[in-house]
Amino acid sequence: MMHSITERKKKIIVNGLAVCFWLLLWQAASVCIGSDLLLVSPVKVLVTLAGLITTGDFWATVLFSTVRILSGFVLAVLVGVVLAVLAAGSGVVRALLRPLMVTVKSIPVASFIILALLWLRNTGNLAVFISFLMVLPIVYTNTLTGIRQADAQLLELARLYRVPWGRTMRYIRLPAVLPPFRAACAVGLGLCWKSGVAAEVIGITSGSIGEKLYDAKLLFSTAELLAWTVVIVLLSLCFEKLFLRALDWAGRRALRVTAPRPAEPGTAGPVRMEQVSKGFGGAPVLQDLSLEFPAGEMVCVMGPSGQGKTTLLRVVAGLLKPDRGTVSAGDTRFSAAFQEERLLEYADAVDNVRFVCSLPEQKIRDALYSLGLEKDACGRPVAELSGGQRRRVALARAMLADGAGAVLLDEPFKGLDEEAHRCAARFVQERRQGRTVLVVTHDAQDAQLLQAPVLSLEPVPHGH
Ligand SMILES: Nc1ncnc2c1ncn2[C@@H]1O[C@H](COP(=O)(O)OP(=O)(O)OP(=O)(O)O)[C@@H](O)[C@H]1O
Repeated sequence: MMHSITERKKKIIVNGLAVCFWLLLWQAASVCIGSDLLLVSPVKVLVTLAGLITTGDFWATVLFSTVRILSGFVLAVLVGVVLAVLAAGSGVVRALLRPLMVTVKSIPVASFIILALLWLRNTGNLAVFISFLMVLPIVYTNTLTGIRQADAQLLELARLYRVPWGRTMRYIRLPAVLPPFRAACAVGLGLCWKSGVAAEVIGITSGSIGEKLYDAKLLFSTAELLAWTVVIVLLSLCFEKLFLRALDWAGRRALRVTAPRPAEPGTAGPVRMEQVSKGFGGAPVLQDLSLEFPAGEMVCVMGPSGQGKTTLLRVVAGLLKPDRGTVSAGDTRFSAAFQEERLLEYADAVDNVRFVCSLPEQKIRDALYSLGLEKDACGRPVAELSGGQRRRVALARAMLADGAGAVLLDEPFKGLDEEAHRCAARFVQERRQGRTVLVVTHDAQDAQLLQAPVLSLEPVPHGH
């Protein structure tokens, strides 16, 4: 903390010195040139600015342009986000919008301003229209990219756990959208001021900052021209800082994981597989497999690497459709610890469990402690945890998920040391509460630890 404060102070001092350097250079250049028309000195610009800000007209002008330019920006953000959401859900909308956005992005702003002057009777709202058009394609493109970049494995997990749509949007899609959306807003906030003021200058919008720039040009008043330019730069920077801070604050709040609405306790029927075959690219992995996992039993699925254990779990969970045969599990709700942890990287261990579990925080903590996670590890973003700690968070989430009648665990003890391994196996036994549990493992010792029967996957006969 102390370190970051000193770093910040250092950065402010360095930036301040750099600004002073350029101001001094500007002052020296203006003295050398000796013409106020060609290059007025920064001191004169400051004096002119000080004179301007004491007038009511100055504030009315600033308000006039700010309201219009920012309205264009806000409108572009709203429309851009709505269109991106529609385009993410429909290929037709995406195809229809692509040429429109590419065209708007590549047409020079001056052409739009002239066209808008022909279309609009009154130039008062010209800046709204132009800043809207300049910002829209950036917000649209970045938001769409963010939505489509959402982690497919996390989305699959949410489908399996039956996480409601709103929570999936909030906790899986939003973190993917926020960084590109923020970048779009940062660029858009600079662009809307540049294009909006350009529109006001060309349209000579009465009462606007653009009109003041135009008048300064007519009167050859370089000091006034630069004073208004300083005002535009300051306004643009202030609004960018304010908006981004507000966005970061809202983003942090939105990503704080709240408990889901409690679900009914999970019920599980037997899971039956009849004559199930599944292959990839013509290579069979599961061949005419008929199995029954009785309700409430725990089974260890074993077999050499590449034999199809994960494929079996995915077929049981309904995440993979068999090529032939049927799988029936009634209305069984599944939870799973996949081979990959699939965690919400920005959230801590407790919030990762809370994502699918309505238990009170202390109960979640107790479960994590019983898995050997220390207090400190529970409160840090899981991105900072070790492989073994992350594995245990994924295991806790699978065992504590609301409403799950069957739990699928794919190598749940991978990467755990002897002690943690035993602890995790005990945790699975204690928390299974009569539910069906399928555990894929390479370690024969797991069947003993879990006191569960072993199902060995036989190799698919050669030639099939
Ligand atoms: N989505 C996929 N596309 C193509 N091939 C796949 C896919 N998923 C699995 N396979 C192939 O299916 C075979 C079985 O894979 P699977 O992951 O089910 O085996 P496994 O027994 O779980 O292996 P391990 O113990 O190493 O995890 C492998 O040859 C794998 O390459």
